[in-house]
Amino acid sequence: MTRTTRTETAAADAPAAAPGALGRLLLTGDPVQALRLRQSGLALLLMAVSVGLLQYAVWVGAAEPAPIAWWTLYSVGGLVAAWLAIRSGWSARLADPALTVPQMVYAIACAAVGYALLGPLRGMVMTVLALILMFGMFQLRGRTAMWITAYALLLFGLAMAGMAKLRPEVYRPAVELGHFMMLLCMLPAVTLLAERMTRIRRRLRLQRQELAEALQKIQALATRDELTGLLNRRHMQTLLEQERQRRLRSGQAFCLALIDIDHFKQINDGHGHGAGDAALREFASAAQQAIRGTDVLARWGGEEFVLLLTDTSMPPAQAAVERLRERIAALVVIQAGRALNLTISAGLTESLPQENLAQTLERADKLLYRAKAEGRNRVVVG
Ligand SMILES: Nc1nc2c(ncn2[C@@H]2O[C@H](COP(=O)(O)OP(=O)(O)OP(=O)(O)O)[C@@H](O)[C@H]2O)c(=O)[nH]1
Repeated sequence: MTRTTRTETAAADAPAAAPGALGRLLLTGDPVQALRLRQSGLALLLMAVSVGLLQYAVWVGAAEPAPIAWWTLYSVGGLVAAWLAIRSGWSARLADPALTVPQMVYAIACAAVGYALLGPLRGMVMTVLALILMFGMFQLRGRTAMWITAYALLLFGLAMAGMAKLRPEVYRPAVELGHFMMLLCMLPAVTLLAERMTRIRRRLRLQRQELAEALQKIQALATRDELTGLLNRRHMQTLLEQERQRRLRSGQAFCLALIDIDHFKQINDGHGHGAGDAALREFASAAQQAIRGTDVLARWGGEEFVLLLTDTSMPPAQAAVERLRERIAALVVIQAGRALNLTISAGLTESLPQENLAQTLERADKLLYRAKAEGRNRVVVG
């Protein structure tokens, strides 16, 4: 299973230039994976700079060449292994696929050893330690940052105490105590900053979510009828026009039914407007269940609805609308303890290739008028 942290998903969403062949080889084509590899590459770069500084220390005689060579081998080797673990996809199964925590833990250990090796030039390591902590700041949650800073304090405390004991002439105890006190003040500040970053990230994520929900709501309002949840007239008109265009190109027939609830005014007058609204909702829900998944039902206005039967021509279309009519006739709406029965009348027609939408709708309307005139609760086809 490939895991992706929320921070990674957000960062990978940002547009990036398309990678070339070398870029794909180093960073893969996957933006989330590329982000992890870029971070790991940055850590490696930082390590390479540290190696340069250590070589300088050897050059000026502040450090012994052999231990520095071993340090270089382990430090660079460890981070290269982390990069390969990410690049090969092996780390994708872990909870921290970017290996942020392992890389930081390893780099802090290397920095502490470097501190012990660098003698009079050990002050350089402090800057590197600050960079390592900044590296994780954007990735780590507040609690993890706290553990990492405690771990850094422990390792550096051990390195300082150990070296003050082993080489007091270079690592003077008073100076080491000063260094340790400096870390003691600096590192908790890092935890606080990481905590703050976590809060900001959480707030941004929440805002993103709210924005997406608001957008969804706006889209629903623009395309749906609020009372019944069916598509609204405007959106249905767009869909009908699309269907007409498709028919022109592919020759696929479609039928259209104009449906009206019978004597709806009596429901309003006899049981109240609320009962009328409830009846409309019940009708919409029952009708949705009665039609095929590919057919589309919309509220056209008041108690009038349009049913689009895609890729359907006449005998099957008539059977489908008849089935809907029977289903509604069998529906019992209970309102304030009273049972209401609904029936519908429908005018059903097939769209002709040469006509526009208004002409098809007009024909369906005339057929509906006939259905009403012939006694309602029926489907008239034409
Ligand atoms: N409750 C409610 N009533 C509505 C809504 N929209 C339209 N109506 C009512 O629907 C009724 C339609 O009445 P008419 O056009 O006379 O039709 P009818 O009573 O269904 O009679 P026929 O269509 O001839 O069978 C009117 O009373 C409108 O006020 C709505 O959203 N909610």
